[in-house]
This record gives sequence, structure tokens and C-alpha cells, in this order.
Amino acid sequence: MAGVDIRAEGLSKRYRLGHARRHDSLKELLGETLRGRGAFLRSAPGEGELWALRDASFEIRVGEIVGIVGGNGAGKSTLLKILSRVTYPTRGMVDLYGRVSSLLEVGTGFHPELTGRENIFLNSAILGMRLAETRRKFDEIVEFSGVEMFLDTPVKHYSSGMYVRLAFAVAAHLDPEILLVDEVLAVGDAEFQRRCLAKIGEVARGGRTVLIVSHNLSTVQSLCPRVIFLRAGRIEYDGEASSAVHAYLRSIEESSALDISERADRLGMGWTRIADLSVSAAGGAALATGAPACFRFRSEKALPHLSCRFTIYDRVGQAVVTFDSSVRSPADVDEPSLGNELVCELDELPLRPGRYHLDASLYTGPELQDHLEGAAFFEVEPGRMRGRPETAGDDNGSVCVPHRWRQSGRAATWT
Ligand SMILES: Nc1ncnc2c1ncn2[C@@H]1O[C@H](COP(=O)(O)OP(=O)(O)OP(=O)(O)O)[C@@H](O)[C@H]1O
Repeated sequence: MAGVDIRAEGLSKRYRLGHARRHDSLKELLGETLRGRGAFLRSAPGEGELWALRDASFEIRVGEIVGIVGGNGAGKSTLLKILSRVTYPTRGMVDLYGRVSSLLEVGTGFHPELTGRENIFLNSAILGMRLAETRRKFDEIVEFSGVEMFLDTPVKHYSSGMYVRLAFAVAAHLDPEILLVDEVLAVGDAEFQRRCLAKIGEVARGGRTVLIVSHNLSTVQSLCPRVIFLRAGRIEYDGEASSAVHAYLRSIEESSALDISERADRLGMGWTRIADLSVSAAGGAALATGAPACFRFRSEKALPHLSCRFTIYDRVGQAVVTFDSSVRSPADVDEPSLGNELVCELDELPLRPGRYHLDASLYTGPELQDHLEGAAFFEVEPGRMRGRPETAGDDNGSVCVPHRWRQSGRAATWT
């Protein structure tokens, strides 16, 4: 049996509240800016303390790829920060038996005044690589990062995307024995994310140990045979990926039963928040495939440039479709009487029968004001899409698209 790479025992981390939140790393500051995390969630009101992580114990064996999932504020980043020694546990201990390379403090080892080229060497040295080894990997790193053109530019002039790409390239190419990745991948474009995921898979197949924090449940399930689900700082489930994801989705569903205004697991600036939302069919009927459906969001305040974006997920957490009111169509209607309500209407609900949930966000311009995971759960009953009966999702996928067949006519006798 393979040896142990990481052993954590009773890891706990306490933060003091009521003080300005300190950013432990540049990535944290960068990440929060990029993801629009505002002060409202992060600086919890009042004095006191918060246990971001409570009594977490686990072992990770050499060569395992382990996903870490959990809602906002569940303690995922705190756990990775402790493992990478960016921060220390209040209680408990962790043993690491390999060279760690982490992508949570992207560019922590980067010096802003130094060029990309210089930073590759600096970071490699920090990670314990020999000069000759770095030289050997240099071209590969540069090629992967896609920042060749800016290699001799100080990284302080890099966009956040370039920064992250170079940091990922360095971390992933330095043959870390343990690679820790914290959602950083969300920053790059789709093509870069695909390459990162492929690289992570390659690192893992090479017998390395990988820990990935992600909100993307399909990515986690496709990459990680084992998943740890954290809830309010505790390990709620540690085991096979789909069971962990189910446990996580169940917990989101429990939260969604709360009154929306009582939910604290939200992100964003908080100048306004989602006060209420409903998913309904026409005339009080049940939601059904191919039938009209209406998604209604009420914001606490009607701020200028308010927009709403929501993504519907199927029962295994796979994103199915996203709607975004800031992307305009000539079919949109401006209706001042709606006040602080945003309504998304569908003439034909393109979802196969099954259970779904949605994550919803409010923006003012580009600024994220509020984000709720599992803001609503709903059931879609069997129905017809343009007269054609649609069967439940499962292996057939979750969406159905209006379409027609052209054929000789003989097949029609089957129905
Ligand atoms: N430096 C800090 N000072 C005070 N509180 C903090 C600090 N860092 C984290 N917290 C709090 O600890 C809790 C866990 O935070 P953490 O970032 O680990 O959660 P997470 O699961 O990674 O969340 P997310 O998915 O939103 O990134 C949260 O309530 C957070 O507000």
C-alpha cells in the first residue's frame, strides 16, 4: 500500500471577528477582488471568534487526487492554507511528507518588480528546485503559461489572468510531490482551465498527490475519486466522490429551506441582496418539460445597473444552463413598474423531468452584490417539448431542445 503524504490530526483554526480581516496572501486579496467578495460577508459583525476549521482529521496517501467541496465559508481555503503553511492551526497538527507546491497563494513567491523570467527562477528556488532543473523545465513553463511576449516585463504589469497562468505553470511544472490547488482555475479562460485540468491529471498520474478545492462539482467528480465535504468547518463526509457530492447537495437543499434573508452563506458586496425568489409555471400548474416557466427574483433595493444571473444544475451538480439579464436581447422588456424585481420568462422550459437547483447572483454593473448557492430547488414534471414526450434526464442529458426530424414517414408508425 502506498505511503501517507499528508496526515492531519484534529486541525482547528480560530479567527477573531470584529477586526478588519487580514489577507493572508496576495492571492486572497486578488481572488476576492476578482470574485467580488466584499466586506459584508467577510468581516462578520461584532466581536467574538469563529472556528473556520474544527477538529479535521484525515490521511492522504501518495498519489491520491482529493477534492474538497463545501459552501461559502465552510473552511476549504483555511484547510489548504494550513496545509501549505500560509497560516497555522490554532489546534491540531499536520505532517507533510513531500515537497508542496500550492496554487492558493498564487504568486506569493513572485516579486512584483521582477520580470516573469526572473520570477520563474525565484519561485523555483523557493520551491527547492535546482537551477539546472529549472533551466530544463523553463521552455515548457513558458510555453504552458502563454506569456512569452511578456517574459521580460515586471509581473506588476501583468493582468490577473497572466499572473495566474504563470504561477500555475511554475507550480505544476516543478514536479511537486504534493500539489494544492484552490479554485484559482476559475480565473483563466476556458481553454486555460482545460489545460490546467489536463496538467493536474498528468501530475496525479505521475504518482503525485493533488488536493483541489473547487465549487465546480462536475470538475471535482471527473478528477477526484475521493472528495472531502466540509460544512461549517467540520468534515461532514470523506469518501467516494459522488456520495460526497450528494451529501453536499443535500446540505445545500437544507439551507435552501431557510428563509433567504436568514442565509449567511453568501458572497458579494451586499449593497443589495436577493430578498426573495420563486420558480413557477403558468397559472399555478406544476413545472413541466416544454411548458412555460417563470423565474422571479426580488432584490432588497432597486440599484442602478442591477442585473441577475442564475445557473441551473442537475441532481449531480452539473451546470445545465445559465441566464444573464445583463446580456440583452431585443425580446427583453423594460417595465419600470417591476421596481426591484427581475423576471426571467421561458416559453418552453428546456429541462427534462427531474430535480434541479439554481445558484443566483445579483450584480450592479460588474460588481457582484450577492451570490447564493442553492438559492432554490425545484422539480420538473414530465411534459412535452413541441408535442414530443421527453423522458427523464439521467444518461440522456438534462436538456431538451425544440427540433424536428425529416424522414420517409415509416418510422412514425412506431408511436
Ligand atoms: N483572515 C481571516 N480573518 C477572519 N475570518 C476569516 C479569515 N479567513 C477566513 N475567515 C472566515 O473563516 C471562515 C472560513 O473561510 P474559508 O475562506 O476557509 O472558507 P471557504 O470554504 O474557502 O469559503 P469560499 O468557498 O467562500 O472561499 C469564513 O467564515 C471566513 O469568513
